[in-house]
Amino acid sequence: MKITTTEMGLAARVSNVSKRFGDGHGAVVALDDVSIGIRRGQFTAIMGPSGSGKSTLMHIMAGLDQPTTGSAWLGDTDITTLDDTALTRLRRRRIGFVFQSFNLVPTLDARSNIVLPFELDGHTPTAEDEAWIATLCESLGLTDRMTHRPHELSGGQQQRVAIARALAIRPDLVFADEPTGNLDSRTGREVLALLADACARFGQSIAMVTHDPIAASYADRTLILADGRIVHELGKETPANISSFMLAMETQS
Ligand SMILES: Nc1ncnc2c1ncn2[C@@H]1O[C@H](COP(=O)(O)OP(=O)(O)OP(=O)(O)O)[C@@H](O)[C@H]1O
Repeated sequence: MKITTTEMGLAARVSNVSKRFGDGHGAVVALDDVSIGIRRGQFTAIMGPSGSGKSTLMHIMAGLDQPTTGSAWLGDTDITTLDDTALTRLRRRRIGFVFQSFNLVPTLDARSNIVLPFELDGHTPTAEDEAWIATLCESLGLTDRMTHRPHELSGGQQQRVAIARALAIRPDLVFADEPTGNLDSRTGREVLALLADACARFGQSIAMVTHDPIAASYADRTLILADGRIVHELGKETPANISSFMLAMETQS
């Protein structure tokens, strides 16, 4: 009998995924036979040089793009078999996104931004959802900012609203794409600590794409891509160790 993704303790995984863009001489192999699992309740970083395939991997794991070959699972759902409608529904209900540019709706206040995923999914939050949102906003230090619109919030506060929005639906997995890219280093560290805390306290699974060794040092585990392949995996490491590892890897190539 096959062991399922859930039984493996994974929130998501890809199996033998390859992705080729274009054909013939101009073809680019962005991912080359990648198999990885994102562990449930863990904070996983994905690092690698520019062009190594990080965004492509994230897009495939989030059902935003299809692999050329191979499969991707979110929990026990093989998302490579779903049609566009089912994928849209799956993304709304089971995946949270945190972007470098926050991506909040400028005309909505913080509270309305946070509950937007429920509205897009056609329902209002239940009493249980409301209690969870209140816990989240408390732990993210947003309680007295709920009626502010994005332009009335600092970058760090906007990113905290985006994190609350991503976590509000209790998704199987949160994808964070360079979440500190638009923040100063102190605010960036606060946001990273909040993401790490969401894993440690609430059992949230998070996968974060980053170039920044400081950001990766907050993760429980860092997967390193080069030329479309996973070439290494690091446990929890200091920024200095991650930097030297990346430097050594780039010097060798
Ligand atoms: N839509 C596309 N069409 C053609 N080639 C693409 C497309 N998307 C990505 N690629 C190529 O696939 C490879 C991997 O790209 P990807 O964006 O996944 O890398 P990355 O590691 O996220 O890079 P960066 O850190 O610069 O964002 C690159 O060579 C890129 O040029």
